Amino acid sequence: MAGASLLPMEVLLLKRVQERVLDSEEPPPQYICRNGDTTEDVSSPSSMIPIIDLSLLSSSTPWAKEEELEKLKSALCSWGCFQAIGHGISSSFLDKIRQVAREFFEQPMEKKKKLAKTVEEFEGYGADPIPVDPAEACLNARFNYYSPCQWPDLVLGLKPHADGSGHTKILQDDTEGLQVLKNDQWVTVPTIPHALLVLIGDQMEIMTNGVFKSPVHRVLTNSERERISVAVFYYPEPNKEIGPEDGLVDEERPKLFKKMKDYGDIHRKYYLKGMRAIHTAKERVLNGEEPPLRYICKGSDTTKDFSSPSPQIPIIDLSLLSSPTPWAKEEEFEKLKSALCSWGCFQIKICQVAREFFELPMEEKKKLAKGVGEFEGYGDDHIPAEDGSGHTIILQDDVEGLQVLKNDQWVTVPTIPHALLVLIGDQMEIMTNGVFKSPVHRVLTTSERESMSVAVFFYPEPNKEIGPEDGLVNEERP
Ligand SMILES: O=C(O)CCC(=O)C(=O)O
Ligand SMILES: [Fe+2]
Repeated sequence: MAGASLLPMEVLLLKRVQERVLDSEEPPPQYICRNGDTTEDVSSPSSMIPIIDLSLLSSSTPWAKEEELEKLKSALCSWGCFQAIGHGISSSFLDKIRQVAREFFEQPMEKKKKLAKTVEEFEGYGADPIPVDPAEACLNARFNYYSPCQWPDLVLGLKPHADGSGHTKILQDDTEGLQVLKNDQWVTVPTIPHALLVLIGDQMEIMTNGVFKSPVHRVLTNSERERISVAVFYYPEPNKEIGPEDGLVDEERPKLFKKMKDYGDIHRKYYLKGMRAIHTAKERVLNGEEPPLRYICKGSDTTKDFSSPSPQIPIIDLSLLSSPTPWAKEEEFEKLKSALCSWGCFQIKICQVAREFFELPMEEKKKLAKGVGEFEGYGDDHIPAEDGSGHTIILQDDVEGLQVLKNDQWVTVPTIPHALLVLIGDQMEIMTNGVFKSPVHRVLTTSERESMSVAVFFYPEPNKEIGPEDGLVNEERP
């Protein structure tokens, strides 16, 4: 399986994203990182980013002040962010900042490139720190420009990350795109004119012993409009040790984080690798690291608990297909046809192998390892076969995990001992003119057990032209 070739960052950055979009270029593979995850349809108030009126916090009416403080506390503990209104910064000043940002990005590319940063730093221009008071803290302002993008389902404006700051304030323009991950669901931050989004950063999560959350967030691209935002990051003094405040550690809430220095630098290193850094501050790191963010791709989609009459992956008894009893044979053929047309997959019962391979010492397996540009796994050598008809056969072990998407719902493929799962592939869907479906499928992880599977892919001859079979094209099915 040939993987997409990944251009080194140095080469990629010779041309900035804005230039590539202006030249209508397709995105390089590095930029394709969205995976069909869904966005919460914000309808109930509980799924809306909290809005806090900061002017009420100094209100002379005690109950109004109290109420807003409660809202603020709950926002920081459950969301780790809120939209601040009544903040006292004039609308005309905020408009001016946006105007200046727009004017900067509208300049000719050559002029901007003079301020460009290198790969080791980040993809952008300028970004010189503004010392507030050297003994105290540092403010960093970042002006983000997101070009319109023809592939919003594939390309992200900014990949998922949590900020390494103490806290961050974000001024959006009127194009939505920023999303916050809450309960495994991406929630869009609505654009409220002149509101500022306040986000807790990792350092605040550490200092509050996890009471305030540092939320993972990302930015979507928009196919029609550009988007500009200004993010101001507040960093505590770099050399100062940070750690949970004493008053926030007790028996009920034991110390989650240790004391550490220079968290901003550590965060930056992990951020560049697409990983969160907060685990490095954890008091007890159990089994090493948190997963890199590129592995965090499951939204909060649910697997339906089909307890009552439930759609189940069809099981086909292959022996019946050659049964001497005509009606039994007929019936099984009907089941097979309906399985392929509606599910694009079915299970058959047969045999078991494979565990032995994964139990080999890592050194042995590494000899068969594929490079990152291919895919993450071992082997995958091609076996020429007579009948390459565009399907896949999968042998599972006894740990469930494989799921098939049917009617927008993930259905778990049950582990039937010695059964094989047959999946229609895209090429078969093409050859049958869409009569058989090539189902979308995925594999969940489990927290306690490892699992193994063997997949055998049948590909048609690569040079052979494929297309719908004549007999499957007619007036009803163009
Ligand atoms: O563009 C935005 O709205 C968010 C920017 C952001 O998260 C960041 O710069 O860290
Ligand atoms: Fe951010």
